[in-house]
Amino acid sequence: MTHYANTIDFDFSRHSSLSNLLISFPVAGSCQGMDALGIRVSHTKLSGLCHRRTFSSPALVCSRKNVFLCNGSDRQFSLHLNASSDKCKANVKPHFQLPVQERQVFGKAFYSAREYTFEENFVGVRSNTVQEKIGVLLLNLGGPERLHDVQPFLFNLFADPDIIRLPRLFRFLQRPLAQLISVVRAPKSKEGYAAIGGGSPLRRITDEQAFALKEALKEKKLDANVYVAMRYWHPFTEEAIHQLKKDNITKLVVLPLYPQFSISTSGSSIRLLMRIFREDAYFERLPVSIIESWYQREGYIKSMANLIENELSNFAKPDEVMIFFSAHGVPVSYVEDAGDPYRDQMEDCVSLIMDELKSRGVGNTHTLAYQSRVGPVQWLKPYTDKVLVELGQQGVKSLLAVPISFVSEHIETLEEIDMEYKHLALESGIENWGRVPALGCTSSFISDLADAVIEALPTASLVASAAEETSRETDPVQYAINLFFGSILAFVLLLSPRLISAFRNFLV
Ligand SMILES: C=CC1=C(C)c2cc3[nH]c(cc4nc(cc5[nH]c(cc1n2)c(C)c5CCC(=O)O)C(CCC(=O)O)=C4C)c(C)c3C=C
Ligand SMILES: [Fe+2]
Repeated sequence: MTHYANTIDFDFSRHSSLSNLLISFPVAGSCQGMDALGIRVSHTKLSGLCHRRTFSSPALVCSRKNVFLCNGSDRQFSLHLNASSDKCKANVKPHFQLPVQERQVFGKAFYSAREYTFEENFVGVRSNTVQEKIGVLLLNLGGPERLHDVQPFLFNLFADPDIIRLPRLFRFLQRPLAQLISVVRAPKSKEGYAAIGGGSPLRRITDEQAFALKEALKEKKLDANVYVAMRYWHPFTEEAIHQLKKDNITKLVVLPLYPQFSISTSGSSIRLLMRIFREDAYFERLPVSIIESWYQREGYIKSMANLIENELSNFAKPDEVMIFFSAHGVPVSYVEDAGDPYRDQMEDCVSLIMDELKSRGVGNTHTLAYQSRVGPVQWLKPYTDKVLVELGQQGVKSLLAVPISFVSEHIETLEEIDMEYKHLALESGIENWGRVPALGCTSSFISDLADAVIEALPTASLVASAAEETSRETDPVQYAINLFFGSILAFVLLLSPRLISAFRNFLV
């Protein structure tokens, strides 16, 4: 028989916003289910008004969670608990307990409890969760759903300081510049979206992935809510955050839907999240686990290899097909100046997939190039369009394009690869063209994402207060140079119509 006793003093007065308090006794250890538990609470002693109102009930016995509800203004009490168990083995511990915010009615179910982390209020006992409510937050870019959305979507994108990285002193120009660039770029982007049916399929596909992930988690015995947070279009990150807060999520796993990390993608979304978290006490207390990249996971690598093998089999001579990985580019300065691990991760990812294919006896040649560059700066090389022309000239006849930086179809697979690059390749002498579909809801892939979530849960910790905004501006000379040239650039771009049209030619 295990016997334990605890006296817990609790001072609620410092948190006047909490109107109700729920206390319960979750049991850790090897006990499964209520009936098997056999815990008896043999004695309780409570002081304070709480006692009189809600703790007088004798129903403190034999339940996995002994629950008390303290209403109204009672904010101080102490609880003495004496419990014994004859069914459970050793480490059965009564953990203290959690409050419920703004809960008026205490129903049969109390699933949406919050983990309480005001540990300073407890004397000698750690707070813990009675029943956790797990949330998974999927991060993605978002895309315009109608042509009408294209310019405001582009504005949101270019207004992101992780997409156009201005020196700090020039941040005030970020939004005017974003306005200018979005208006200038919109006609070309609209053409692309019009060619794929008038909008981006990203939201629909991401919603489907969220649903599939929830189901996969359920199959693995984890009940979780899955939320979608888009960076530049609906449902915006703020909307998702609002919802998960409303749902009283007690532990969160953040999962970007980009296999490889880039400052401009996962980095930008995570930075925005951290900003939101810092400003909200709820998130300061929410344990969070962030999966920054997952391209190296076996399940993902194998799923990609399956897709490639499958597509190769559609060619008349599969052995002779060159596997052409095409990744979304980033400006070179991201990698070389800002330390973006994107290129390294991309190269690593490609070699892991090729190793997997080799282990299956698939020994095709392969290459990696970068697509979708925007604006007048240098992007990661080699460029997809240039390489396609060169391969055609070198006599490559069969080519399988593999989009490698996304897991759903979108404008850059459906329009850029399937239309522009295919046309260019065929024009350049490539005769047989194929393209690997994006992973979408492929079950082995979704199952692996579910595993990634489950593996990440134990490392969830408080992240909001740890995240400090860091300044990019460390070198004063570089800063002065940026300031000087930035001022000139901003001046001429914003004031000269002729230069705007020259700028337009760079962008389109
Ligand atoms: C790993 C993926 C991506 C990286 C890295 C990335 C960087 C990046 N993108 C732009 C500018 C644009 N991106 C646009 C669309 C777009 N970008 C990605 C992914 C990455 N971007 C996706 C999945 C999409 C498609 C969304 C959809 O609507 O389906 C666009 C808009 C389309 C267009 O006009 O071409 C722009 C512009 C920059 C500048 C950048 C790195 C700094
Ligand atoms: Fe992009």
